[in-house]
Amino acid sequence: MTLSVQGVGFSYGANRALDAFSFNVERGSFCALLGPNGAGKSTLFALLTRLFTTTEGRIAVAGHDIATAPRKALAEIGVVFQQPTLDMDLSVRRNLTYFAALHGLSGRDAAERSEAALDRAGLTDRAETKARELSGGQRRRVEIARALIHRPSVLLLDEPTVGLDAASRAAITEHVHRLCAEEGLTVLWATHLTDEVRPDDRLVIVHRGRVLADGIAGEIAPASVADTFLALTGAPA
Ligand SMILES: Nc1ncnc2c1ncn2[C@@H]1O[C@H](COP(=O)(O)OP(=O)(O)OP(=O)(O)O)[C@@H](O)[C@H]1O
Repeated sequence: MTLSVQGVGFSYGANRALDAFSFNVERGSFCALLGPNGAGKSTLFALLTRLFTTTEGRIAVAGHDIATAPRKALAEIGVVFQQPTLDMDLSVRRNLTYFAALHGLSGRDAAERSEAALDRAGLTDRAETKARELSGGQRRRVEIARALIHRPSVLLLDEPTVGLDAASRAAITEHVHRLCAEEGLTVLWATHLTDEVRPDDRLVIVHRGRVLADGIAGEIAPASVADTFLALTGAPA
């Protein structure tokens, strides 16, 4: 199991954000974490990235417990946050090499990995372009490439298509599915948009801090993900 979340709970004062929250994601799976606003997705991401401390339940990444072996667990995680985090005044290439250096890679390794990441993202011809001049979809691609530069086995994305037009949304969704299928990357994709879920995806539906359904999307939502989501959560997608 590449990602394991078992019995995790979290409260903001009296507000219970996550309760007995459990699911596992196998290596190479694309798992959509689908929930309306306030379901607890961002709170889970904060626990997965150790922004918050897990005091109830257990989270393990590639077999490493995030509480007792945090460095090993975090080394296996790449993250794309909801808010864009590129340096807009740096070129695409510099954004990547800078991040690689932060991970302790030597200048040569950082350069090599950045070139490979640019190639994989289809952005080699934009390497010297400032992030500010890219489209929203291209920026997200750079963020994904950057999140993978230390070669993690798990990629976490928190609502990665927010603010993108329909074509860019579809392209990013396709790009990440391909990374899963071709490179064995394990993906956790948080979203409130049912049309981003494909029938073969693993689907975990969350609402008010609890897991309401968990399985292969085409099996737990045979008619449509939107119908199942609405029936379970009462929230239109
Ligand atoms: N800093 C905070 N203080 C108090 N309550 C919070 C805080 N952050 C989140 N919450 C509450 O915790 C619950 C889960 O919120 P969370 O942000 O994790 O959900 P979400 O699914 O990520 O939604 P969104 O997509 O809107 O971010 C909600 O009831 C929310 O109001």
